[in-house]
Amino acid sequence: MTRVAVLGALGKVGREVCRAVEESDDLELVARVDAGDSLDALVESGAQAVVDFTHPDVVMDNLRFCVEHGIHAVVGTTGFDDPRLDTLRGWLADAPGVGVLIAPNFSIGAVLMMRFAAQAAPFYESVEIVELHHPDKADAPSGTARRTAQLVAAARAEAGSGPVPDATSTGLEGARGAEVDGVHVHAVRSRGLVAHQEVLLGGLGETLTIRHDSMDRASFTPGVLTGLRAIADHPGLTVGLEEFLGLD
Ligand SMILES: NC(=O)C1=CN([C@@H]2O[C@H](COP(=O)(O)OP(=O)(O)OC[C@H]3O[C@@H](n4cnc5c(N)ncnc54)[C@H](OP(=O)(O)O)[C@@H]3O)[C@@H](O)[C@H]2O)C=CC1
Ligand SMILES: O=C(O)C1=N[C@H](C(=O)O)C[C@H](O)C1
Repeated sequence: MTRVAVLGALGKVGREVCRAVEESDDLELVARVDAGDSLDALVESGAQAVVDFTHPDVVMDNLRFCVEHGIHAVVGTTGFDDPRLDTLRGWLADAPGVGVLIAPNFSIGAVLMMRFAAQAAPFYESVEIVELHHPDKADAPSGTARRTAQLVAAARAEAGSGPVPDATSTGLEGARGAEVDGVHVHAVRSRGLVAHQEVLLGGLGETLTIRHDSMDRASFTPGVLTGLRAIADHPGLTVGLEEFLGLD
């Protein structure tokens, strides 16, 4: 049994993760930690691995504590840019044996959507990303959309694709969305939504739309459990659940 603590245990995803860990046969939930609770509970409970679904403003402090105390971490919280990842790598260099998984999206379908989009990208002249989420989300665009744009841009660069065509020379600020590595990303926020994304690819006389929908936050829990079961065997920093799914 791996002893697991959940940070953000009272949150929308944290609650689902606690339930999934409790229902599993090989993981034991030893601590539920939320805002205002001391991180000492992680050590006192003997947690071997932590799951973090908190907030971009606090996740780095949580991770520093975990790494310093030799606790593995499986992280869904968003807000990881290159400087943050470099900081994490620095901490992990001083803690051999500790593993941290940062996954922009733990849903299997979302991981496949990102993979399929990157595969398709070199075949199309145009690509744009539309992500749609609940209005309580702090960050825009979503971590998933940023990651998708990076993967698509890398695939296009490797294939020698040029910039996407766009004749826009005048318009309202924001009308063309945000640009991530040259890929336009649009963020929609609406009550009733959970987490959704479309990747729109366009070529001569055709479009291809790759869409993923998380209708329930339970969609994230199988991926989190996969991460928990694999993390002790993957010391250092891993970015993306796909690294643990055996995708080629
Ligand atoms: N990678 C993935 O697959 C997914 C990632 N996410 C990401 O996970 C994060 C959380 O999402 P969601 O569950 O919807 O958010 P919620 O706001 O519902 O939950 C976050 C919880 O963390 C608590 N919290 C805040 N600060 C701390 C702290 N220092 N220590 C412990 N707990 C704390 C919050 O308390 P309080 O409300 O009192 O501040 C809240 O209970 C977001 O960054 C989101 O984008 C979400 C879904 C999937
Ligand atoms: O805040 C959310 O809800 C989600 N956050 C992650 C993201 O920013 O990509 C994953 C998923 O989209 C749900």
